[in-house]
Amino acid sequence: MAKAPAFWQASLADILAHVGSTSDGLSAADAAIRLERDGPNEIAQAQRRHLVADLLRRLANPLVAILLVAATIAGITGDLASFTIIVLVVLLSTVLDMVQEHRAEATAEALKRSIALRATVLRDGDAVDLPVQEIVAGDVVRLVAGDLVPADGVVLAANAAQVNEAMLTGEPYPVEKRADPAATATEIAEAHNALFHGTSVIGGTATMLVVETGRHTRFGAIAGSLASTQSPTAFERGIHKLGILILRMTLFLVLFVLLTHLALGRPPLETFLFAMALAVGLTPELLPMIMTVSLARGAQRMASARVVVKRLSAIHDLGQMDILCTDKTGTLTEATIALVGHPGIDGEDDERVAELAAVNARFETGLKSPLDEALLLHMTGRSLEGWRKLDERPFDFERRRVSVLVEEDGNRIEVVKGAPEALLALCTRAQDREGTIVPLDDTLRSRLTALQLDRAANGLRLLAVAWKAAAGQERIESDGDDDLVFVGHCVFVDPPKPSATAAVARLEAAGIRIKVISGDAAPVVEHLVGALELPVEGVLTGEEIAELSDQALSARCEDVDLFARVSPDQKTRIVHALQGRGHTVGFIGDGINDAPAIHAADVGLSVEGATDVAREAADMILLAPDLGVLADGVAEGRRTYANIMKYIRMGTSSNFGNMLTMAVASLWLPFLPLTAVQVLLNNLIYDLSQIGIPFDNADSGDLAHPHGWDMPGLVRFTAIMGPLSSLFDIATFLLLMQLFHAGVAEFRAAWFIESMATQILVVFVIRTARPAWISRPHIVMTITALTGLAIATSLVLLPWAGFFGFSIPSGGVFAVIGLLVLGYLVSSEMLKRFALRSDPIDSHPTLDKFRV
Ligand SMILES: Nc1ncnc2c1ncn2[C@@H]1O[C@H](COP(=O)(O)OP(=O)(O)OP(=O)(O)O)[C@@H](O)[C@H]1O
Ligand SMILES: [Mg+2]
Repeated sequence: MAKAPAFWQASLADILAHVGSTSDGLSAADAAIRLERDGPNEIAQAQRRHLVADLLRRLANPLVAILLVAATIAGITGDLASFTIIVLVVLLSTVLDMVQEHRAEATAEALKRSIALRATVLRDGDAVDLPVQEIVAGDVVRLVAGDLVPADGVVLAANAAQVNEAMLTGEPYPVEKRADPAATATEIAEAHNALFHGTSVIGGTATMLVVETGRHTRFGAIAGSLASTQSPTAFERGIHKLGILILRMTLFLVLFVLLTHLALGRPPLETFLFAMALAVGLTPELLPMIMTVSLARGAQRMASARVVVKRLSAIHDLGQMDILCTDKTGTLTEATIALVGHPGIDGEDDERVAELAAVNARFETGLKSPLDEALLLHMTGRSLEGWRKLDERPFDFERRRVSVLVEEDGNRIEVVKGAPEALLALCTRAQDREGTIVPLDDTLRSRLTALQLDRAANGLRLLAVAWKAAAGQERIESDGDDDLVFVGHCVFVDPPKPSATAAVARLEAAGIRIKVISGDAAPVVEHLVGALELPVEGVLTGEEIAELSDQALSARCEDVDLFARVSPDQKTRIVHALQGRGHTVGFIGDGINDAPAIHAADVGLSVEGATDVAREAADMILLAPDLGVLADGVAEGRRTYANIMKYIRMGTSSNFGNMLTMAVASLWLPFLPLTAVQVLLNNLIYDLSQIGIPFDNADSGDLAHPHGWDMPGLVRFTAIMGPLSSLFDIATFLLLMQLFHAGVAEFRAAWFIESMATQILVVFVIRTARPAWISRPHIVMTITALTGLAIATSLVLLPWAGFFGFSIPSGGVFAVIGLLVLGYLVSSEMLKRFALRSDPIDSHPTLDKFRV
């Protein structure tokens, strides 16, 4: 079957006719009609489920299915009370789960929308800034370096447009885009006139005509499969393993109970229902909800600390992060760059140097750097009218320079500005103040190098300016960067950001090592960290890194905290090297050059004003370019972890212990310790009492260190706390049978209350490694737990007790249960120091201020 020709194969006239537009774009009115017709330009989010679909999906869960089967059997055999209660339990817990999760997801979505991408679109002939969702077929969009391509379309005009298409083609090197039709190109990779949604402009500029939007784009077609391949975090993998472990134990226990009871000749139906109820009781069915709600709440709190979370699970990684790599400009400096000098070759300021640099900055159409803006600001009021541009070679982070071919009074030259040491090496001659060209001999060269070192050592940033005669030339020759004439330096200040010192100190106190990774020269970076008094050691330059194998880099990167003059792919190499050593690495940056490293890091961070590419690659966006904000975020990440662990610890110790003893006790007792319905009620009320956990406070000890999934710790906890809870269950059991000679209904009522009270109240003990009475629980958690207990008590105490198969226990029984519960809580409090890892709790008093 012949494929339909791809859109980029047609002539421009045909494409324009096809989309019904012109190269001046659409009118706002026309665009509105098209938006209505085609829908917003977004890849429909797979995870946004319809409420009913969601409900059905949850009901299809095997656990719920078991319950529904059990209910049906109960119904058929005429046990109406069981039927009603089981159905109610299913509905209640499903709805509870669903509402909580939906609310959490909606919050997270709303936060994400606040950092949505925008694009420059021609409407009614004017360039306007619009959210990318409003782009329609026929729109004309202007793109510059650092932008993401917002839809599929063709190039109308381009200037040295370099596009990274790795997302679609896997090709890591950028491709150049031009306007002429690619009539024979059948593959995306050959379509040199086409731009695709999800790719990024990393150099030059382009104007595109939009042909396809939203799900009709190439990216839209594969986005579903991309989303699902996101690899789980270490924490999520740990949870998954735990889930499987619990599942196996549950299966084993259920089979054990079923077989032994049947062998003992117990009634099969009752036994089956009881075993099913135990299975439900053993499953930590609230875990997904607790995780989502904890993360969403974490995201919400981080948003109020001015950090927007794009990928929720990155919160785990943030709590676990032990190394933070940061770029220099904007995070450690104010990024208010000003030109403070423009010395010629004699070391005195020379206007010609500033003018040539500004000409270069003025005509450069690629990525405008703050250095360019400072140069143009310096020239305000002075005209560059006489200059005409013919061609340019835009900035890239490997060459670290910009060339423009310009003409003034019929005199054509190529003006180059860029990183000083590299540019000086390309110069063979120099030009003095009078315009005379002199040889660049060793004395002059060493004088210029000395000037570079001197300024850099004072923390000043430098660019060198040079030119080359280009009479009769129309284009810049791509390999013509030699034999340049040196004219001078431009000197800039970018003041250190004083708040960075405190922020770095806070991060270091929280167990996070800071590493500075910059494209700037080593002396500049060293001066800056000196001025900020940052606790960093060692320097490695890009040149040195290029010589190192991955293995050698891995050995060096541990002790070195400063990396200077590194290229974008070296930034990524450093991140990988650190990850290879078992670190959880964060990377914060704002430029195109940072995007690959942001993507590679465990926690990719960017700032609000960063280029689209960097923001897209990031997991979190700081609304203020300030590391202090991040320190708050780290605390949130760790709190989220701490609260999820509370739920897991509760489940693996008390809840599990209760169900286990019940299974075992059922073999000795002449009757079931609880009916199936009572087990389910017990489980439902326990679940209810837990929904406040995501709100809980975390101790400063929980926030002081990075921590990840700790399976041995969990096993140790369970090995200590599980038997303890069983011990008290057995005591209850013995006392009820031997001392009180309790009847069936009274026994069940007493056991129910004892098991509920121990399960629910122990949260106040194990929520903290400190003495329970010192660490204050959050009010929401306190209320949900106590409400759960109150409901449980009301079931056995109030007149409807009989309906649930209970009879009201005697005062003596109540008193004994009270004592047992108290004894259990006190011994848990005493034993927990062995069960919970004893972190140095008060060694970081500064962290206390993160508590809420
Ligand atoms: N517009 C420009 N024109 C010429 N040279 C430039 C320009 N922008 C940057 N350079 C050169 O490229 C080098 C690397 O760029 P830049 O400093 O932006 O990298 P970076 O890794 O983002 O650094 P930082 O850590 O400061 O954010 C600069 O030090 C400078 O020498
Ligand atoms: Mg930068």
